[in-house]
Amino acid sequence: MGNKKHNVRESALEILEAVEKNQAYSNLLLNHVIERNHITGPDIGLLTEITYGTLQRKFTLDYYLQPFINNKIEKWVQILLRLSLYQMVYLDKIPDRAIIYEAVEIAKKRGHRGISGMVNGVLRAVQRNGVPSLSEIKDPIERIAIETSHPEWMVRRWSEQFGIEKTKEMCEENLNAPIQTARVNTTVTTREEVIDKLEKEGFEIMPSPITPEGIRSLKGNLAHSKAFSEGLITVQDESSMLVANAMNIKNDQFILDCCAAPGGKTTHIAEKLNGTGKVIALDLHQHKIKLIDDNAKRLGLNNVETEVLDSRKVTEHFQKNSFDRVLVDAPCSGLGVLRKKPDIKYSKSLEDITSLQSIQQAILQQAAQLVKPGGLLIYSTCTVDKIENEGTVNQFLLTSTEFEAYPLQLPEAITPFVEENKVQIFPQDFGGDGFFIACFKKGNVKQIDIIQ
Ligand SMILES: C[S@@+](CC[C@H](N)C(=O)[O-])C[C@H]1O[C@@H](n2cnc3c(N)ncnc32)[C@H](O)[C@@H]1O
Repeated sequence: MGNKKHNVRESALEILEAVEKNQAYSNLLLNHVIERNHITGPDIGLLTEITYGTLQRKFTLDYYLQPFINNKIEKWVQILLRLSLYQMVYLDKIPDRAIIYEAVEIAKKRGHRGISGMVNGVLRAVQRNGVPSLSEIKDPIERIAIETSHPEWMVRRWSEQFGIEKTKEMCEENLNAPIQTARVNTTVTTREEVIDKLEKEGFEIMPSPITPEGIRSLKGNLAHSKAFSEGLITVQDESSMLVANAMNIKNDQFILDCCAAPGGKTTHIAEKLNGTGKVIALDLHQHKIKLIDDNAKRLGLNNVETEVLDSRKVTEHFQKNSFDRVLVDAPCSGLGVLRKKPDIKYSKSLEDITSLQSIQQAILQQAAQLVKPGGLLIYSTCTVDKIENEGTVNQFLLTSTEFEAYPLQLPEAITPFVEENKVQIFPQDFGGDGFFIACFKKGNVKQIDIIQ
């Protein structure tokens, strides 16, 4: 076996070990390791596949391995077995003998003879006997949890909130690699021009069937395109693009984005303002604010202003009743983005959801005071959870009597999913992230109607 391939498996092991110890997010680590270990060409794809695949299927792989492991084993050995088994079960281009050989070589390098012998023995036994059947698991919740590798509490909670069928579909969809999508910067170009340009660069592109400014990349990473570096596009999920669409933005408006970094929605809002008006973008830390500034600069947007600020204190810094639109894209549990960030499946707990809810409430209460009478307040999250989403906005409406539900205005493709002023998007709906968007209007519609 060539050293290069070794490097791929060793790199996967290194990333998965660090993720397991909660040292870093898999996506950031992956980029870092690719650069440091000089991984190039098709090996980048292989490393990405093995790392994400193993992480995505962790519980299933452990279930498969369990009958073959008798003694307690070190964490790195367990991860090595998982990533080897992942290749044996889910990747059909690599022969089992090559996978086993490489696992044994890594085990020899890192452990003693006993460990490499054990790795060899376990993988050969799996090869001989096959993996245990999932149909042994009788409890339906436990079965989904193991089959799709989600924590049982999460599957149970979703089943109670949305029903078991929808939950199963969502858990299955969470295992699929998402299609990369991007938003066209309509202040400088059109979707047709960008598609043409990208196709000349060698990308395979189709227009998004969901948003008018969206494109889908069927081949090629758009972040590495000329169109990206020239500020013609922003890599953004289609569900995320819906938020600025829901804001019903008109030229010259004054808009506040309370939780803005890295600026995906801020820059979309600025684009929708067509270079007029202003969007003020807030976030907690300077290094995050810099990401918004960099994005606005790359896109040539001059109507973005950024400030480091805790949005739970916005009324101390801005005049009440002064913004046409206020967006709260709240910090959330992120359960809608498990395809892109599988680490979240294993790191989030029920307690996290509860504590996030009080932050969401606090930001929403403060932000609401800055909306002009007749203006709109938009609340969004990239999570799928009834209590965190509907619970938060219902609670808000109960205590904020000057607000009323305002019908969501979204592209036609989304209307089947909308319930009056809110929408819960599931990853299986059209392949976008799981997202929640709700819209409220301040003041009485009949008395102060400054929205056309
Ligand atoms: C869901 S992300 C925002 C994504 C962003 N809107 C976009 O589209 O690119 C939530 C952001 O809220 C920020 N945040 C969390 N608590 C905050 C607070 N109290 N005040 C301001 N920002 C906060 C986080 O730093 C994080 O960047």
